[in-house]
Amino acid sequence: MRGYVELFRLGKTYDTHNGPLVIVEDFDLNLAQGEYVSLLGHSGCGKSTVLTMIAGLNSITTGGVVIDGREIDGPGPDRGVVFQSPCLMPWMTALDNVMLGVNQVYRNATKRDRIDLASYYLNLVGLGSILHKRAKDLSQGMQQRVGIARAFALKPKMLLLDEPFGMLDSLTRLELQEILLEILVRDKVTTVMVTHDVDEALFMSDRVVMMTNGPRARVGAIFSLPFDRPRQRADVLEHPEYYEYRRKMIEFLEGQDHAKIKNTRERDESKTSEPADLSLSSP
Ligand SMILES: Nc1ncnc2c1ncn2[C@@H]1O[C@H](COP(=O)(O)OP(=O)(O)OP(=O)(O)O)[C@@H](O)[C@H]1O
Repeated sequence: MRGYVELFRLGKTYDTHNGPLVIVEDFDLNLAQGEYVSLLGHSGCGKSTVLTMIAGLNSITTGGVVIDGREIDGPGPDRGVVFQSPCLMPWMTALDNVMLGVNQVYRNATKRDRIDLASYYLNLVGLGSILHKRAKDLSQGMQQRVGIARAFALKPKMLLLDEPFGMLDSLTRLELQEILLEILVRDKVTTVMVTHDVDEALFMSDRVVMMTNGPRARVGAIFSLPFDRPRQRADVLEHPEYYEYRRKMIEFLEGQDHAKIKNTRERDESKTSEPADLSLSSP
């Protein structure tokens, strides 16, 4: 199946002081237009590495990424990125922070139209009344809302989210998840989100991609979720299959844990046996 977004045999090798280290290898995934896919896996397995390669912010070692028929080569306005922390210009207002990107991408639009576009998305994320407040005076949750508005205002084909709610308190996190889903359904943006949170992945996604532990991480399992859209949190939580999917995902992660412990033990045993072998073979 060809997808609107295709990741084909995507791989990343970092140069380390111990030599090249293959973090991600043969990562294959197709996404339909408007689909929401989460990447779930243990810390350090390579989720952000995959996401930043799609964003064009991290060079691709092998394979490639095709979006809407074109292979990517670096970052572009067709992909909006939201990180855990939005990195706003602290001295600029919420509106001006969003305008920075809008001015770049919509150079030919009138100033009025550009302001309207930025204000529209700031309104959608609930910041209509503080457009002119400086970023440094906003709470972390408000700053993250500005980051989300900034990404949507460029009308990207794809949205790439790297633990976008990771630094927020739980109430703000739940509220922003819902706001984000509402805008995504409205704008039909194809989305990849990195998360550690099984419940967040279940609530937000159409499919959840489980990554194996690195090095040489790849797609380990894919869960296609049966929850309708638009979706309400209560309906998802009450869905008869919710806890079965949740259990299977946790089981997958625990399976990766056991594999890791087994590999580490085998490596340690072979390390401790080395001196004995050497002493046996020494003259
Ligand atoms: N520039 C780099 N050079 C060398 N190794 C790197 C580099 N960037 C990341 N790594 C290593 O690659 C591995 C994967 O990192 P990555 O941040 O993609 O994992 P992750 O699954 O997103 O982790 P987390 O869930 O903790 O954010 C880690 O072991 C990390 O130390």
